[in-house]
Amino acid sequence: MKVGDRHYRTIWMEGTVVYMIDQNLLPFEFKVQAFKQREATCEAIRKMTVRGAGAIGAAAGFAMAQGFISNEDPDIARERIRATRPTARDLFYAVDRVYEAGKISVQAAIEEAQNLANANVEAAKKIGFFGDALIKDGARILTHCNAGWLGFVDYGSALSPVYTAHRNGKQIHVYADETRPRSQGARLTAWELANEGVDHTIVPDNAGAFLMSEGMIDLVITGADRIAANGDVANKIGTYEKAILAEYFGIPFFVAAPLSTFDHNTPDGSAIEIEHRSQDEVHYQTGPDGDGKMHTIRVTNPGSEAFNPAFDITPAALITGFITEKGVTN
Ligand SMILES: CSC[C@H]1O[C@H](OP(=O)(O)O)[C@H](O)[C@@H]1O
Repeated sequence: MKVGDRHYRTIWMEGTVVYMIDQNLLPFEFKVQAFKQREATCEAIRKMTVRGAGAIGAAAGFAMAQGFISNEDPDIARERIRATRPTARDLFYAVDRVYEAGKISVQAAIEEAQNLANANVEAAKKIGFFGDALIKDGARILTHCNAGWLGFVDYGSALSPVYTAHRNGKQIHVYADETRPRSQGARLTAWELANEGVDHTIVPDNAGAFLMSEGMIDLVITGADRIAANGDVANKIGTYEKAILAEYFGIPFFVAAPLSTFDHNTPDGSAIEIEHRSQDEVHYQTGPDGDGKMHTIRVTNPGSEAFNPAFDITPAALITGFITEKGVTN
C-alpha cells in the first residue's frame, strides 16, 4: 500500500536480507528495519516488529530461507522459527513449505519464500474483491485488532474489502477497536485508514455493545490467525465477545482470511494453542510526549498481576461467513 507517494509491502526480501516496516514504532515513526540472519528475523516475529497472520507467515518463510543461506541445520532452524509464535497457522504453513523446498537447493528455498509472499498478496487482493460485495454504500463497519495490509504482505484480510469498497467510491465509516493491550487497532488500523483516506473512529474495546445497541454498526469484519476444520476461529483476544454481541444484535459477522489460514488438521478450536504474552504488555504503554520523545510508562497498579492471552476462539456458530480468495461462504 502507499505511504505518501511510495508503494510499500509490509515485508520483503532482497538478496539474503529481510526488510520490514517496524510496526512497534507506528504510528509515531515510519521506519524500515533490515534483518540479515534467521535468528534476527525470528526475534522480529517474537517482538512483533512484524505481526499479523499473513505477515508473520511471510517472515517465517523468509527466515527459513535465511537458515538455508547460512547453512544452518534446517531442522534446528525450522524449530526455532516454529517456536516464535504458536497460534497463527500461516507461520507454520510457510516454514514447512520453504523447509521442503530447501531440500532441493538454497535457491529453491528462496524462490518458495518469495512465491509465498506473492501468493499472500494475491490472496489478500482477491479477499478485497469478493468482500467488497458485502459492503453497501454508507456502511458502518466494526473491526478488531489490525487485519490490514500491515498484517499481511499487502492489502490485508479484514480491511482489504474496506479498501476495495473505498476505492470503488462507496462511503464507509470504520469503527476501529483500539485492541488492548498492544493497541493494534488504535495504532496500526487507524494509521492505515488515515493513510488511505477512509473515514474512521477509534473506539474503546468495551464500546461494542453500546455501538451496536445504538444502531451504529452494520457489519463486523475481522481477520483470523487459525481456522479449525469445523470453522472455529482463533483471532485477537476480544474477537469472541464481538461475535457474541453481533449475534445478539443480529449484525453480520464475517471473518476474512486466505486459505493458508485454514487448518484442516485441527478438528476444532479447543485444539488451537493460544499464545500467552508477557503481562508487561498490559502494565506498560509506549508513546511520545509533547516534544515527540518516546516514553514507556506504567498504566496499572504496581504489584498487581496481569493476564495476557493474545487470542481467543470464536465458535463457528457465531460466524456469518468467511471471505477468502475463493469467494464468500455463508
Ligand atoms: C491478518 S492479521 C490476522 C490477525 O493477526 C493479529 O494478531 P497479532 O497482531 O498478535 O499478530 C490479529 O489477531 C489479526 O486479526
